[in-house]
Amino acid sequence: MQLEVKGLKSGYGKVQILHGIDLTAPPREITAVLGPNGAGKSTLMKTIAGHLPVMEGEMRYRGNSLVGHSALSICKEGIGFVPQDHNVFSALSVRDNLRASSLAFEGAGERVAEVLRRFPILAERADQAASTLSGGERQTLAIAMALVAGPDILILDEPTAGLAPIFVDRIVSWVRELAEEGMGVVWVVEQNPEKILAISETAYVIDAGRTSEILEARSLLAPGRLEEVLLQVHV
Ligand SMILES: Nc1ncnc2c1ncn2[C@@H]1O[C@H](COP(=O)(O)OP(=O)(O)OP(=O)(O)O)[C@@H](O)[C@H]1O
Repeated sequence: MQLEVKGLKSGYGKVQILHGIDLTAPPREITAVLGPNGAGKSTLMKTIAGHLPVMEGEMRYRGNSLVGHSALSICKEGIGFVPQDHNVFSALSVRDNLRASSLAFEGAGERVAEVLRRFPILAERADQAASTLSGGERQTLAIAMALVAGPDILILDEPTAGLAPIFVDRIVSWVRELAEEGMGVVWVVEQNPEKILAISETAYVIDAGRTSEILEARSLLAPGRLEEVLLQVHV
């Protein structure tokens, strides 16, 4: 069951940012989303997750339209979202962040223990306030919080921004594991494109709020190809 977005338009209040996005995210695959700064990648992720209203177009999952659904209801449909910033409760402990994320979802309480097993670096810090975590640990917690709801599709808005290489590698390998287990992943890629494109199937290039290219992700690993595609988008 894939997530399908067609002709999606959205923005902030009256300011339209997305002018027609097409994107498909199948299960068991990592789908990369690339584009220049300000192209609308974060706006697209926020719209899919129900944080911004759809102005026009369609988003469908499991045969249902998600248009007009609240963020909570989209989460309950099986689409988890890890925003780029402000994605943990700093004052709460790691465990309480996970518990808080589980409250709205049936059976999610048991998943708190499950995600702590999956991420030993969080289990070791379960009673520590999230404000004391390193950038990589915090980002791991944000991903774990999304997993507590038991999503089938996980939307990651540039989860490796500014992280030390060891954490980039860990997050890449955890996300690959999740996809191998069946999850569909949409990954906004800005930094470390080589590492993420190497494990992705399809790459969507977004420019000025439109899907400008749909490519085989690994084709962008050829020398100079990624730069060429990203530079071409504004001509
Ligand atoms: N809350 C907001 N209100 C109004 N405009 C916004 C808001 N957030 C973002 N924008 C505008 O929407 C456009 C797209 O921003 P968005 O963050 O989606 O781009 P992006 O492709 O994710 O960029 P980046 O790579 O810089 O994160 C930008 O022009 C930005 O200024």
